[in-house]
Amino acid sequence: MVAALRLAAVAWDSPTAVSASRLGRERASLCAAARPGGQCCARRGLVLRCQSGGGAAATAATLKKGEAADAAGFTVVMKFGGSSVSSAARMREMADLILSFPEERPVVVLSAMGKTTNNLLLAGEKAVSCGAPKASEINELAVIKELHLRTIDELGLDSSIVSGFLDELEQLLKGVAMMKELTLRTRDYLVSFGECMSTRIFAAYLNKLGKKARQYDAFDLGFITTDDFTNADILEATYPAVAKRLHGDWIDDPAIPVVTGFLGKGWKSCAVTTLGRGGSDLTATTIGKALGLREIQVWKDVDGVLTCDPNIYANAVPVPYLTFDEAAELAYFGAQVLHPQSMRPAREGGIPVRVKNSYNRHAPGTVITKTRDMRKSILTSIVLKSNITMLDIVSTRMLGQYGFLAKVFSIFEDLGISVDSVATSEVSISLTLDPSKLWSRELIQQELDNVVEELEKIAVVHLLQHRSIISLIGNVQRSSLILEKAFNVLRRNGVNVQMISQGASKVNISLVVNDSEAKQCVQALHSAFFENGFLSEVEEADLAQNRVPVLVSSNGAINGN
Ligand SMILES: Nc1ncnc2c1ncn2[C@@H]1O[C@H](COP(=O)(O)OP(=O)(O)O)[C@@H](O)[C@H]1O
Ligand SMILES: N[C@@H](CC(=O)OP(=O)(O)O)C(=O)O
Repeated sequence: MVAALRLAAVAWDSPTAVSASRLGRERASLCAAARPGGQCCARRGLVLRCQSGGGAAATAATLKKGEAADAAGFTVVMKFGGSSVSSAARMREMADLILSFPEERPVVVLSAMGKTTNNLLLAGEKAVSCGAPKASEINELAVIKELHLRTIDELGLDSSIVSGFLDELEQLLKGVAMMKELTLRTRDYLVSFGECMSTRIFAAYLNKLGKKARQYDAFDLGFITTDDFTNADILEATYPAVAKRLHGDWIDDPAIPVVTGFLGKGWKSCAVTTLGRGGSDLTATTIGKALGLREIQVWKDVDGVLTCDPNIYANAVPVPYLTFDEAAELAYFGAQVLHPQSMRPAREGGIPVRVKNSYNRHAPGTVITKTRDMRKSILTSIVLKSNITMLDIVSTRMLGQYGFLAKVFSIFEDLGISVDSVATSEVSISLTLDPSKLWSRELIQQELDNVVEELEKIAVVHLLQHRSIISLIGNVQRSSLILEKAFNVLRRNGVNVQMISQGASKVNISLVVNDSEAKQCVQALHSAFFENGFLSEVEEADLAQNRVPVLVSSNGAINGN
């Protein structure tokens, strides 16, 4: 038993488990799973079995909008987040919700149940230091087992649906405990258990209700990604592979597809990858584009995208319409409601995204499209990203010295550190560093020290921590008005803005303030822009000045009157 575990533990992290000669074949056959009726890859161990000879099957082009709906009957993607499938009761409601739209032919995408992903990550971290004999006793493992077995029981399903996964999960934690390390690759494999179980339970439940459903693991369905474990990018080959497989299976045997969100298969490693936290949104929009669907629905626990994070300010209200640019900027600058990359496939495919509340299905939600009527739009939403690091970099060379900016950015490139916002003059730069990119790695302080050490060769550097970026997502045509109002509010609240950044055609103005002042600033800005008749005041002023508004997209492109 111990010997078997040890062998498995080596195989989990050993790229050599895939023979060198197989690699070339794998590259050609990454989309093998796209074959209609193709068997699922074996899912034992970190390296997925890659089938050979399937490359040709993936050559079909991505379906044009509406094509799949005609051929295979799919009309929408319905993605349900962790809160929407957190218990048997919630799963029943979601099944009822799907069935209450009989005119829709959905592809269903699910996240892991409730807090399962967090629990899996915590269990993995504990396993690193608890010692192999204690791995079975990790509290989070017990919580995960209890939740899934109870859900199965309450839905009247057979426990064999998840028992194999729960056993394998325990073995995996024992392996981690023996190895005393949890690599990014193992972490992805570990968290994949969440989505693999939730989708199997839900598909079995739909079948029990008499609504034929078929479960898919995204890594077998054709989701091909980069090998950036924990933060993988979807590769182009995914679209035709996914379209071909879903379409082919539907033609052979129609059934509602229930797909694991968040997961993919690394194109070189053939191992399970994940798309970054909240990545099921990206799974949904990728399927929407691949199948050319009418709409992508992401069902959350809030009434759509709100004017700010409701956890920061309870007076936040839904934003009825957004453009892809606004939504992407909002997500990138920290609004947890959408995955930062998720708008890209929807924008490329021209497919509207609707953010809906699974607790309040009749609320209209937020519709995200390429353009929208911006005539009455000033500020759309306020986003807060806390605990960021800011760097003030002042050149030690003479004014007029060229190449300073290039040198600074090449240092960040060399060290693989991502920059969020930038404000520059000829001899100085202020910039903020992306905390999620930095904090997810281990050598945080050492990395910052390296940056400062390198930059100090050409500049005087001040490292400022515990800062927040407040992003004002709004109508670029009204940026002076937004700035005037925002600075008035901040001045009245005695807040000093330490950096400001706005791109020429961007929908976002970023302000950097101290962490300690940030929440209060968001609340004050929210009440000034959204709660005190500001929009009507501006409308009246516009009318008085006889200003004729034009119809523009949020990035300033004029679309007509
Ligand atoms: N601007 C915002 N609009 C709506 N929700 C937001 C916003 N900013 C942060 N959130 C948070 O995002 C949560 C929804 O996203 P998420 O937890 O990923 O949903 P799910 O797990 O259901 O996909 C909300 O419960 C809310 O707390
Ligand atoms: N379960 C994953 C993926 C995901 O998208 O989750 P959610 O839809 O609940 O944000 C996570 O927690 O990150």
